[in-house]
Amino acid sequence: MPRFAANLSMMYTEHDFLDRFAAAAADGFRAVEYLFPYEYPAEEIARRLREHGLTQALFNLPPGDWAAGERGVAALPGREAEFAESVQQALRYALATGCRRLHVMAGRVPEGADRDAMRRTYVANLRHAAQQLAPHGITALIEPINTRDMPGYFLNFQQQAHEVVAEVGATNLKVQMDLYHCQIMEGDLLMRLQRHLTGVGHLQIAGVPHRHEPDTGEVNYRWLFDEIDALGYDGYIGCEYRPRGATSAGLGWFAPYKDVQS
Ligand SMILES: O=C(O)C(=O)[C@H](O)CO
Ligand SMILES: [Mg+2]
Repeated sequence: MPRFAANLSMMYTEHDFLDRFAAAAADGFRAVEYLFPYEYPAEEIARRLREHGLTQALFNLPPGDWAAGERGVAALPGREAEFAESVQQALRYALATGCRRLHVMAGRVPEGADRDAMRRTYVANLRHAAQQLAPHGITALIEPINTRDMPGYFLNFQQQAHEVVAEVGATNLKVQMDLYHCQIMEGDLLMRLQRHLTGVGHLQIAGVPHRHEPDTGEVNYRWLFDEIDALGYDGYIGCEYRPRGATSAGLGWFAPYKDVQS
């Protein structure tokens, strides 16, 4: 049975961030994920997790200057020291919250940039991150993102991500397969799941193309969840979607799974 993580950056935004933990737990979620915890003390987040019996499934490393449009620095030559510091900051939060997965964002390709140099930087930085996280049993993840939502993002395709993982050669580096992005860029979701699932450390979902509830749009997730189960996936599925209205009112799709979350 799929285990879902409510994405608190997109869901429950009708509540203040720290109150979203209680709201997700009240709706039956047993795990949460979000983009960034860094505005809040790690101990306060840990307290909310404990209080509501939630597992922290995933969050992201600091992404550079998000407000200025940056989307990670792992593939940006010249930003290695900042990247190394971001690994340490994320590690502190991961240890405090018991989180075992960290998403490492690559960054956008600057105008006229040398993609080969970016890839070399990306591989070296990912190797560094994996080495730092390994003693703590934490897995680093990289996620192909669609070019419509995030123009210029360095990593866009599943095969490309698995090739990077192979080149880095660390057992605690895997792919975060967001089926929303994958459907937009490549489609053929089941075949791609079959081909790549052993190298996937986290799944995410959203209706396509509007990124609303998974029971809206062109992907038949109900059917796909059974197939994912049959493939033996036992990780989390992050619900990274923007509810059409109130978050709880849009959880009809979750009802068949709610009582078997762990
Ligand atoms: O956008 C997504 O799909 C993500 O998972 C990110 O972590 C950040 O943009
Ligand atoms: Mg995602």
